[in-house]
Amino acid sequence: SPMRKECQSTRSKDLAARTVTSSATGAPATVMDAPRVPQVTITPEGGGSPREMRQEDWDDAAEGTLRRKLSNSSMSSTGSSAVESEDDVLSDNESKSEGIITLEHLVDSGESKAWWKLKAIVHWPFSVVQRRKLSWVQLAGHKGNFKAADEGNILKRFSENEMQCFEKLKDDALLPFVPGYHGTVEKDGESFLHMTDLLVNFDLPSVMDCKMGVRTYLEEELVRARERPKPREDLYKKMVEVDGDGPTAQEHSQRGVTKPRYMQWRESMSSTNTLGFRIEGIKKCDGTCRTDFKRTRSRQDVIQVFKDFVGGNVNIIQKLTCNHCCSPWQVIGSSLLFIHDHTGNAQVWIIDFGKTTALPQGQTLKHDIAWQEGNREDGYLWGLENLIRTLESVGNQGTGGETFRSITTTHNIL
Ligand SMILES: Nc1ncnc2c1ncn2[C@@H]1O[C@H](COP(=O)(O)OP(=O)(O)OP(=O)(O)O)[C@@H](O)[C@H]1O
Ligand SMILES: O=P(O)(O)O[C@@H]1[C@H](O)[C@H](O)[C@@H](OP(=O)(O)O)[C@H](OP(=O)(O)O)[C@H]1O
Repeated sequence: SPMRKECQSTRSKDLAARTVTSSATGAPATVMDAPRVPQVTITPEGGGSPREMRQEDWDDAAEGTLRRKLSNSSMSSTGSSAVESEDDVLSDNESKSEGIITLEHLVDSGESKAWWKLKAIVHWPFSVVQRRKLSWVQLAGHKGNFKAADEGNILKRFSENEMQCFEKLKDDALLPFVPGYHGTVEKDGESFLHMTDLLVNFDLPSVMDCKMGVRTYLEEELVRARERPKPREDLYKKMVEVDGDGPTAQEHSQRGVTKPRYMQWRESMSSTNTLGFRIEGIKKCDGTCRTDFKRTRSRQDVIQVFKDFVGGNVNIIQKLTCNHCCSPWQVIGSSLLFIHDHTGNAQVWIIDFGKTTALPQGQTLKHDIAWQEGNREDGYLWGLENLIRTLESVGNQGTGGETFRSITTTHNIL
């Protein structure tokens, strides 16, 4: 069937947050942190505790039997990325992933595990197609939002807003830069967007997700939070995990923060406010995976992470540095997905239109001026420019210090 389920390595941001806590022991999670050691685990069908993948599983995987064994899991209901459900509160239970193979972060427990991983992925005798299937990764976003589809495609949990964006993009200059969209699909009573798997033409790709823009929430969310302040304990916990001093005294006493408050804090801790984009996650070709970039804010730290991502390969940078234009929409929470591999193949794609909306007729955004509540500016082009400067700095092996546009003097966002 074209809807065969074989989602491979997916991971969750909730898990990432928990990992940050357990490993950081209160210290800031910067690019200097000890590397996280990923581990491939199997979540048994129908739930239960995930266990580490053993040699026989890899053998099964190589023969294709693991996929068949694990192919009956079903997707849990999450998906609050849609505009229409932005007030959803995800409890652990609601966001439980039933992904069949999960690439998780574990606290670094020594060289040997890192080596094991490297050997398993790179040197075990998998064909290119098998390696591709075992190394699919979800670097950001909501747990369980993706499923494998027919060869070369994936399914993303349906969002009315994102579907409308894909439909409108069919006649837009941006079309060559977004994943191919093949309509909606019904599966087990749920709806999905059927789209191209951007990793399919790569062999053991390195992948990086950068969330674009100076703002990652909708103005409507602010208004709603003012009208109906809804403190959330899960967001409070995520905040405390990164910075115990993050919550105010009142937030500490109520053990809750509102969604916009959390989003604004998240933006100010990372480079969203200062550079107009932030790094969400990176998976490298050796299988290691990190999403602990919540405090990666300075341009020096960002450049360092980018350098590590391309492994000093300037050719990759040249392929990734190309100027995109932007259509006059409000582009919120969208990412650029960077992919490269050892063959020299390198691409960058625009993904995630869950909060991208067309403006009322006649209204346009400049995309590179300060956001003030009411003007709907998203800072997309400003962030893109800084992102390109970052790539250029890495390509030139420089620091890039002088070339960045300063948001405080030019944009006065904060
Ligand atoms: N077309 C694609 N091909 C390959 N990988 C993809 C594709 N789309 C998304 N991904 C992977 O899934 C991750 C999450 O994607 P996306 O941002 O669309 O999800 P989301 O759940 O809407 O996220 P958010 O909660 O941030 O809005 C990306 O970081 C990337 O690793
Ligand atoms: O990256 P973090 O620190 O994990 O924080 C999440 C991130 O900002 C997501 O963009 C947001 O989902 P949306 O973009 O869909 O709003 C999510 O809200 P949620 O908890 O309401 O899903 C946040 O929890």
